[in-house]
Amino acid sequence: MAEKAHINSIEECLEKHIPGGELADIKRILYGKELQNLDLPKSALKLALDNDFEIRGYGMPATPEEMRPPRIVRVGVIQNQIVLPTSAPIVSQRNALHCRIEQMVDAASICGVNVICFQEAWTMPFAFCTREKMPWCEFAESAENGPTTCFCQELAKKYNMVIISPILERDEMKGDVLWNTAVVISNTGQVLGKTRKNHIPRVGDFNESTYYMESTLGHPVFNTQWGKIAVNICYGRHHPQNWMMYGINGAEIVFNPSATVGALSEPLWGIEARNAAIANSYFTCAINRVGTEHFPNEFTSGDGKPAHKDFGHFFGSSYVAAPDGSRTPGLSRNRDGLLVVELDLNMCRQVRDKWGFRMTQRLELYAESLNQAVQLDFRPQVVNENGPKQNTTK
Ligand SMILES: NC(=O)NCCC(=O)O
Repeated sequence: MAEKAHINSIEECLEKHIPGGELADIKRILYGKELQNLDLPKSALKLALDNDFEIRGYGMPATPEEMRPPRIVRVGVIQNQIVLPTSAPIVSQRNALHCRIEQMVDAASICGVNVICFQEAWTMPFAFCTREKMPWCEFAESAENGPTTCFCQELAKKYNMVIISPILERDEMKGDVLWNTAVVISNTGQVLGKTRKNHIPRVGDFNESTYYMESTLGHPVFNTQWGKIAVNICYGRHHPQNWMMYGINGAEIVFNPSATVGALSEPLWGIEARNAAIANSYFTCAINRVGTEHFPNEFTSGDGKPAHKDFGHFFGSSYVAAPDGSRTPGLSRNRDGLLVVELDLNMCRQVRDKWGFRMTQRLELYAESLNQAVQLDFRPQVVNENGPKQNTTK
């Protein structure tokens, strides 16, 4: 749906329209405690200006402790538009994206970023709306030694940075099956491992189940030099138990590389990853693609409306949320951007001690209830007015 106003970001609107006296309170209520701006190096700001991307930095400190030193990590998240038209040759499209990301990772490195994550399926247009297999499946590549992984390994070594690279994976060793995968590359340049999308959308133009299957890899957490990290890919953010399992496996930062459009999910965007940070006492990094992508052939959305050639607007708005509920402002809804956030991982345990969510989680209660819910003879536990308790499906 076309927008009436071309809003660049909610924060910009608030700053413009809320009077100074009330703005601080409004921001506190909407965003939690006020975050410090990070002083980013001038050379990084210049790189961003020269190459037309937004760059922002914030600090999320923890309370100093007597027994533990701070565990400071700088995370970077990148949102970007595709570079070439979707009709350009596959290799040219992919190479152009590699070059674009290299510029932005270069800026991230100047800002001292330790762990960086790109958007979902970052090497390609989000072509799953088309339902066409060709040429889009040709973007798929090996997670272990495909051109994108090799490219990221070089960057990781050069910049001493952990890189999370979400790609369309072709598992060449297992029947050429496709997956929606995030490859985790250590700062040594080694592939630390991979994780795959657990929940696949069947909503709107997100026809992804036509292309790949649900992950069978569970909820791996990767132990890096800068903390335990996990990746909950896009639509998985609608499933609280998906977030929860990464927490149970010990994640301290969970990245959520996404590709989603305004008409469908923008009202949910600011809530889900932030709520996950609160509920699981870890940091979350929500990353969304940006821009409008046009495809060569028309497709319909199965809603009786005319055929069209674009997916709608990917609204960017990437942000980071902390376990104490505070969050950064979002990046632009319209522009490429790099968000740099300095976290102190000590905050995870501090919030667990304060709120006790892990202590009060009652996993055994839910394990038992869920075990019942998956039985074939399960009946929902409903109490009716005319009986003490009846198990009924109505
Ligand atoms: N890429 C993807 O899973 N998008 C689904 C739509 C959404 O979750 O907002």
